[in-house]
Amino acid sequence: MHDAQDTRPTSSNPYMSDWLSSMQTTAHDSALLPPHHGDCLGCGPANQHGHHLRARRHGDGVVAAHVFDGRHVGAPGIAHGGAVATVLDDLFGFALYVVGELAVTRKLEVEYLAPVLLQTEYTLHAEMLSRNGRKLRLRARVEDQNGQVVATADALFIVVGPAHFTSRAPVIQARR
Ligand SMILES: CCCCCCCC/C=C\CCCCCCCC(=O)SCCNC(=O)CCNC(=O)[C@H](O)C(C)(C)COP(=O)(O)OP(=O)(O)OC[C@H]1O[C@@H](n2cnc3c(N)ncnc32)[C@H](O)[C@@H]1OP(=O)(O)O
Repeated sequence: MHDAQDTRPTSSNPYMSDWLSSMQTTAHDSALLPPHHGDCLGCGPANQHGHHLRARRHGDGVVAAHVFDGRHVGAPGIAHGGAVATVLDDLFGFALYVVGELAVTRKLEVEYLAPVLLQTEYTLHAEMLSRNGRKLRLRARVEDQNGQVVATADALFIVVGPAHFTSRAPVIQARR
């Protein structure tokens, strides 16, 4: 049983209400998109362990310039594959602003085509390829400064309703 149609009010939980309101973004082209929330591992400015990803709308997709640093090291000098996957997953989260749906990752497949180097700027792109009911197919790529694609990701996101998040809100609040 899914909760995509659940529109129960969230006003009993101010933190969740504020957060869900912030998702109602209709960004114009090139607009910097808001972080999912302050503590988000991918983009939250308050998360000291996070990636602080900043993404902009670009046509029907999103684009970001990103640098991995020493906190994300796997093999010496190379970003950990899990760190790259985290950033790509979060980039898909930004693409949802353009799609205009609340959705969560059901499946994420990353291809690591070449090492992603630390302290090196990459350009990341993501867009939705297709939609079938609640199923959103999204694709992303990571390019180096020469335009070489060093990683790609394909994802299946499933549209959910606010209740998907509100029913777990106490856990989020307890950490703040
Ligand atoms: C104006 C509004 C603007 C809004 C903008 C919003 C932006 C921000 C939005 C959100 C912020 C979040 C921040 C982003 C961060 C990055 C993303 C993350 O890290 S998300 C966290 C990690 N993911 C989870 O925690 C999910 C855990 N999984 C679940 O909770 C459930 O599995 C869920 C809700 C995803 C689906 O569960 P079910 O029970 O509702 O649905 P079932 O029936 O299992 O699957 C739905 C459909 O998908 C198909 N399906 C499932 N798996 C499939 C697969 N592997 N391949 C193909 N189809 C598959 C099924 O066959 C079904 O299809 P059929 O509807 O019947 O046609």
